[in-house]
Amino acid sequence: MNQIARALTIAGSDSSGGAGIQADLKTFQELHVFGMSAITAITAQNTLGVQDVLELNPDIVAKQIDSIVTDLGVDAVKTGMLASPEIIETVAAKINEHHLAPFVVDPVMVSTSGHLLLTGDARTSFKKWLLPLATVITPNLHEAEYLADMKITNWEERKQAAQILIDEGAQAVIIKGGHDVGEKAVDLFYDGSNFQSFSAPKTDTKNTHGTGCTFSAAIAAQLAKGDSLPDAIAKAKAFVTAAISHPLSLGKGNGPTNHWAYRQEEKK
Ligand SMILES: Nc1ncnc2c1ncn2[C@@H]1O[C@H](COP(=O)(O)OP(=O)(O)OP(=O)(O)O)[C@@H](O)[C@H]1O
Ligand SMILES: Cc1ncc(COP(=O)(O)O)c(N)n1
Repeated sequence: MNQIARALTIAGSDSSGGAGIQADLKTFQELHVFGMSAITAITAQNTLGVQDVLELNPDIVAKQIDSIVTDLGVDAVKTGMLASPEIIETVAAKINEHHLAPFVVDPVMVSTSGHLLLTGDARTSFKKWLLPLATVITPNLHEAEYLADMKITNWEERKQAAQILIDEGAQAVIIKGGHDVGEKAVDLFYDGSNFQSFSAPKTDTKNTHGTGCTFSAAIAAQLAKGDSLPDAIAKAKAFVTAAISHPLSLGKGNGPTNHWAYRQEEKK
């Protein structure tokens, strides 16, 4: 048994530190997990939007994963912004080759500010390469609609979309409700047998940049430490809820969440 759990994020760099690799590593650190990264793209980004994207060559993405796996080892992995179908295919090949698991897939496609973070036919690439490998996939409502190819207007349709994603090969799915109306932020979990909802009070804030990255990174961190999937999700939900409800108010647009908040709440 290793002394410390190790988690790997394969994602894009967010220069503003609120989402992407930066949010993932901050989350790993706060949850006492050793964080490592394979960067897929560099974004010039702030709270107002994404100013530019430089997609990296799939070869250097593969080499980063090889370097980490062949030396330090990985207890859990998550993906975020994968930028292109070629990078998706490369990452899937490496996950397979190195038998990397548990594997959390955050199907990042568009930034909060509306910028496209994935080129090409995302639906086909995700279904072909990533869903069959996923321990859990964490779409928001828009991503679930897109991947399941259906409209989600109520709880029943959310369940149907979850079933479609399981039928496509994911072991489990959590459809996040951050973009839903209502007093609560309710996420629907389904593992092919049981549905479970994870709910927390909704904070009225525009500072939600990186909530999805933070949530999926927290799930990966807890899985790296050996939690069951429902336990990992419950802890991740508490972590992201604390991060959203203790604002930092940085930047002029959609600001980042507060990764220290969970630690501060734990001390109370
Ligand atoms: N205003 C809020 N108050 C409380 N919880 C929230 C709020 N917004 C989102 N959440 C929670 O944060 C997590 C991430 O959900 P969300 O739907 O925002 O994902 P996302 O759209 O992928 O995030 P991102 O903004 O990074 O793209 C979920 O657990 C969701 O319920
Ligand atoms: C590098 C990178 N990865 C992910 C997101 C999604 O986060 P959000 O939807 O909050 O903008 C992002 N903006 N940038």
